[in-house]
Amino acid sequence: MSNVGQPCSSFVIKVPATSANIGPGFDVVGLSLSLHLTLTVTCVPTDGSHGNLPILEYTGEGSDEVPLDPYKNLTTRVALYVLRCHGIQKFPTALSTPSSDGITRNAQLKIAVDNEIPFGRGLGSSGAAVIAGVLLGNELGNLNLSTSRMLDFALMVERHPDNVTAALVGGFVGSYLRELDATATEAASVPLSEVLPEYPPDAGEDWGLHPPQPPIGIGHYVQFGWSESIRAVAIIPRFELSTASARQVLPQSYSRKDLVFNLQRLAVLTTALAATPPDPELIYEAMKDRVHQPYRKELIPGLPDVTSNITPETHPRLLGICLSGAGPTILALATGGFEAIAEDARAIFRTKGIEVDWKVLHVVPGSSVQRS
Ligand SMILES: Nc1ncnc2c1ncn2[C@@H]1O[C@H](COP(=O)(O)OP(=O)(O)O)[C@@H](O)[C@H]1O
Ligand SMILES: N[C@@H](CCOP(=O)(O)O)C(=O)O
Repeated sequence: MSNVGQPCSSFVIKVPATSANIGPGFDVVGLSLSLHLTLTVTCVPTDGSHGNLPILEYTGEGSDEVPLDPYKNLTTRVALYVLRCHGIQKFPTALSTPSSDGITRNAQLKIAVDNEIPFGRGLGSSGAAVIAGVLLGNELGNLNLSTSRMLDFALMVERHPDNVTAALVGGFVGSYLRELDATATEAASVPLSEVLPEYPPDAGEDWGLHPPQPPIGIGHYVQFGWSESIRAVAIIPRFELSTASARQVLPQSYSRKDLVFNLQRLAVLTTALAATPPDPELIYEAMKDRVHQPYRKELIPGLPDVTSNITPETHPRLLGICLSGAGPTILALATGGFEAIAEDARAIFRTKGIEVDWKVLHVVPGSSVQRS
């Protein structure tokens, strides 16, 4: 068992929001968008009050509800999982290092988080937190993990690849999970409570020296083209819907008719969104879905009204409209007329008693780590 100490070094991790599915691509496609989760990791003089644990500070979306205990916070728990898989059992402590005046002082890690991604709205907040955790573990442990290996770790936690892949690599991305052999399937289906135990063990309890290692090469992806002219209008209802509960309403099996409906549209959509100029007639129809949206409408009053009443006929520069991720956010892809699209969606939601906020977003690169 080892615990890493390291000289003070600062770095910034930036992870984008994502919109998964884009209509027919349930659990397959994702888009990285211009809202970010940012972690600024520094060393600060210690006053001893946090023991050897990193100090976690948080501003922005979710700051009133996110746990600041590193053993409970999703990002730091993921980082610890990555570290433990590499034989590092505890959060690194910053070593005492001599400063310019020659005096050696104790220092500890401070992780200042600033979050622009609203929780539970279908904009990939949990996927971003998981990717931030994998990147944090990789940096703190000096692990030099490849992108593919980092994706493996993320997929042990967030088991659908669409958000995490787009958050990690950026752009408009399609992904699949490799069919695993029996041993690897078993390794990948370990309960999350074992991958991410919430608390440190009581003294003497087995901390689990051998946490479940991800099989190698779980996720595979391709980045599609994306027309520069397209913006994403996110119409964000002021209520949270957890992805877990929005997955529970989905059926276990589908008719061949509905599967073919989605496959036909997805095949067209992945190329149509790269064309310049993008063709609204093709895209509007290609963003329809029969696999998840019809089942989620009970959870999101107004969903069918918004998607069927806001069309390229009523809003000329609209390309297509869908549920963002598991919802409740609606994503409209458009080349202009953003305000009219959003305000008309707002008026429809209001008839159902739902207030919304909206933002015009663009597609951004994937996650980055900047060292200083
Ligand atoms: N930056 C973050 N730090 C810690 N936990 C987070 C963060 N972002 C999201 N989460 C956790 O993920 C939950 C939301 O996940 P989920 O239901 O999948 O919705 P979303 O569509 O936003 O990903 C939050 O309630 C919170 O518990
Ligand atoms: N394919 C998943 C995507 C969930 O995305 P999120 O942003 O809502 O977490 C699903 O539709 O369940």
